[in-house]
Amino acid sequence: MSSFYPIALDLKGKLIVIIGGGIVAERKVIGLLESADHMIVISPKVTETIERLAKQELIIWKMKTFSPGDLNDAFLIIAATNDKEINRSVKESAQPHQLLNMVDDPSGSDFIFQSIFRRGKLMISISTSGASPMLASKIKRDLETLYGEEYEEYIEFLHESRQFILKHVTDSTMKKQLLSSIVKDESFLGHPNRKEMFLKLYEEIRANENR
Ligand SMILES: C[C@@]1(CC(=O)O)C2=NC(=C\c3[nH]c(c(CCC(=O)O)c3CC(=O)O)Cc3[nH]c(c(CC(=O)O)c3CCC(=O)O)/C=C3\N/C(=C\2)[C@@H](CCC(=O)O)[C@]3(C)CC(=O)O)/[C@H]1CCC(=O)O
Ligand SMILES: NC(=O)c1ccc[n+]([C@@H]2O[C@H](COP(=O)([O-])OP(=O)(O)OC[C@H]3O[C@@H](n4cnc5c(N)ncnc54)[C@H](O)[C@@H]3O)[C@@H](O)[C@H]2O)c1
Repeated sequence: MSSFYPIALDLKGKLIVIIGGGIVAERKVIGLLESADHMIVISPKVTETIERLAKQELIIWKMKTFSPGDLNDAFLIIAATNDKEINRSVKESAQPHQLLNMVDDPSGSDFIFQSIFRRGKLMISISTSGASPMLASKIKRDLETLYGEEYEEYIEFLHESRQFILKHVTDSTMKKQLLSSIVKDESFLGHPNRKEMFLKLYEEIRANENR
């Protein structure tokens, strides 16, 4: 059993403070850039990539060593230095409501990072609860072949069709039947005329209902 539970955070407009600017901090920053728009890196030295992202104003880099005031207003904090004592003092300076990740102490953290596989809106997070980050990374690569690029547009189609169903279908049995058909019937996955196929199915089911 693991006490870690995966959730999807909305990071829009929320401040993330990363203490340390090495390889591990860089990996966290790059992963977070997909979703976060307000990141500050606190570190006397940073990798070339972090420096470039700061120049591009995608993140802010403060060239300094850690002090407790750096955590003010942070929603999420990552202690990513190579110094256990400093990472520990970051934890001690954090407020109880701030979410903390320590890159060298999963069990002392509020949350741990997951390996994230994305195909547009489809997002699969993989965790080994800290047991083997490399296995998490391998499973992510395995998923790339299982869920190919076609899923990116397919999920857009599913999204649009679901919106249509929720707007136009009030009968709950018909709603369920339609929602499940577009997912279960694999011919929708790569079909160029799937929108027309869907509308035809909708008309058929509606005609049967009215009979
Ligand atoms: C998923 C990913 C996300 C990310 O980092 O963004 C991630 N680690 C990744 C890669 C990776 N990490 C490490 C290696 C070297 C090989 C190896 O040691 O296996 C590689 C491989 C590589 O570099 O490819 C070493 C390592 N990792 C941790 C420790 C400390 C410890 O365990 O105590 C040490 C030893 C440090 C040392 O030697 O001292 C700890 C954690 N790493 C986690 C996440 C969390 C648990 C995830 C899980 O298992 O579920 C957790 C607990 C905490 C956290 O960081 O939140 C990302 C894959 C990105 C992707 O491909 O998608
Ligand atoms: N969680 C993971 O995925 C993972 C993976 C590998 C290693 N680790 C752990 O992460 C640690 C960091 O690894 P790394 O490869 O990024 O190290 P690194 O040496 O590349 O980077 C350390 C960074 O911390 C900064 N730093 C040092 N003291 C500081 C201070 N007082 N205030 C602010 N910044 C300070 C340095 O300037 C540097 O930028 C390792 O020691 C290891 O324990 C974690």
